[in-house]
Amino acid sequence: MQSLYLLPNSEEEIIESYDEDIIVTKRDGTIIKVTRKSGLYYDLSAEELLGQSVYELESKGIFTPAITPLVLKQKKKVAIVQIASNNRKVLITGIPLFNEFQEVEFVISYSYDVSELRLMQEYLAEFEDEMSTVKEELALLRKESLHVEGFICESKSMKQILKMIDKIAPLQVSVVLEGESGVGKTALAKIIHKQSTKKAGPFVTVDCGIIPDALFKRELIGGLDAEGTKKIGFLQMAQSGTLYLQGIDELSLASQTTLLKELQRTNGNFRIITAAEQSLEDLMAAKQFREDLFYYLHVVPIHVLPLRERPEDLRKAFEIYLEKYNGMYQQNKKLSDPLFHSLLYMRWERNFMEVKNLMERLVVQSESAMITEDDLPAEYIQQHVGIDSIEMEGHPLPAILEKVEKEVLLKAQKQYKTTTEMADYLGISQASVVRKLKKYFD
Ligand SMILES: Nc1ncnc2c1ncn2[C@@H]1O[C@H](COP(=O)(O)OP(=O)(O)OP(=O)(O)O)[C@@H](O)[C@H]1O
Repeated sequence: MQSLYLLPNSEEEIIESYDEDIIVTKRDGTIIKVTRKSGLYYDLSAEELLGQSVYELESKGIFTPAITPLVLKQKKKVAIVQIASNNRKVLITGIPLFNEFQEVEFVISYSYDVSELRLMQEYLAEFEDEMSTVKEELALLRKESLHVEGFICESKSMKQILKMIDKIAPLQVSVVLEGESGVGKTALAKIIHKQSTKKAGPFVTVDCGIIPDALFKRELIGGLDAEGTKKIGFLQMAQSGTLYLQGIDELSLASQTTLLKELQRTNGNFRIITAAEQSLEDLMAAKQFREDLFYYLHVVPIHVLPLRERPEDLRKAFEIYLEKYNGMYQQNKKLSDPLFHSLLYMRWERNFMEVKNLMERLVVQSESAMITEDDLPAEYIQQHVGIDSIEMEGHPLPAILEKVEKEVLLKAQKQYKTTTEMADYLGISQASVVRKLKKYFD
C-alpha cells in the first residue's frame, strides 16, 4: 500500500487555500486543521471545531458517527454517510496518513452534502428519461421520413437503377441523381442511405436552391443565428450519415466555392448524394458549375428518366394512386379505357407528384363511379406529346429526327405490350425495335 505523509506545515491552523470541507485529526482524535467550510454541515464555525475531540463530538451527537476511529481501526480509506443538522446526509471520506513506522499519524477527511447529490441524481434520472423519450421519438421520425411508400419499379430503366444502387450503396462513393422534378430522386437517395453502412446515422437534406449566398456558409458549418442562438451546421449534423444536397444545380458559383472549401476542410464522415434537374455536365460546359466541385461530387451519376418515358411505371402509378385515394375517400372509382389511354400520353412535367395530385382530384371531383375524359381538369384537355413538344430551335435535323423516333417508339411502347406487336405496328423488324429501344432507353 502507498502511504501518505502529512506535509510539514502542521503549525497552520486553517487550510486557507481549500474551498472544500476538509478536516485533519491527530490519532488521539483531536482536530488540528480545518478549512473555512468545516463545521458548516453541523452549524458550527471552523474555529469552533479546531482543537475539539471527534470522540466528544460523537458523544454529543454532532458527528454521527465520527470517521477518525473507523480509519484508525481499518488503516485504509473509509467512506460513510453522516446525518448532519437539518437531517442532511453528508458523505465523508477519511484517509489515513502514516508515519515512518507505518502507524496512522493523522486522518484527513473531506465531505460532500449528499442531499445536493441526491437532487442532482434525481435531475439526471429525469433528464435521462426525457432523453430516452426524445431518442425514441427521433428514431421514429427518422424511420417515417425515410419511408418511401410503395416504390414503383416496373420499368427496365428503374430496375437497372436499383441494380446499380445495390452495387454502390455499401460503398461510400458520392452519387449524383439527375432528372426532372418528381421523378423520384429523393426517394432513391433514401433507398441508397437505407442500404448503406451509414443507415443507422442521420439523413440530412439541404435544399441548396433556397439558401441565400450570405447564409450558406453558416448553414453548412453552423454559427449564431439572427437571435444569437448557436446553431449546428449541416456538415456536423450529417456526421456518420448521409448528406443529401438537393437542387445543387441551383447553387450560385459563390456558394459552390463555399461548399467545396468546407467539404474539403471538414472532410466529414458522411456519404454525399446530390440531386439536380439540369445536367451538371452541361452546366460545367457552360461555366455555371465549378469543374473541381463537379469531379468531387460526380463519382456515380444516375440519370432518372421522366415518367412519360417509363410507361410501365406510369401505368402502375395510376393503379396505385387510384387505389390509395379510393381507400382514403371511401370510393370505388375506376378510370375509363379512353381516359387511361390519354393519361398515358400526357407530359407529366412534375412526374409522380403530378400523377398523385391528378388521381386525388379525379377521385374527389368526378361525379360517377367511372371516371372519364370529361372529368379531366381544363389544363389536361388536349394535352398531347407531339411534334410541338419537340424542341427544334438550334438543333440539326438528325437530332430532331432522333427525338421524333424516340417519341414514336414511346407511343408504340405505351400501346403494345411486346416488341413483336410494336414491330408489327411500326412496320419494322422485331430486332430493329429491340435495338432502337436499347439505344433510346437503356
Ligand atoms: N418509384 C416510385 N414509386 C412510388 N412513388 C414514388 C416513386 N418515385 C417517387 N415517388 C414519390 O413521388 C414523390 C416525388 O418524389 P421525389 O421527392 O423523390 O422526387 P424528386 O425527383 O426528388 O423531386 P424534386 O426534384 O422536386 O425534389 C414522392 O412522394 C415520392 O415518394
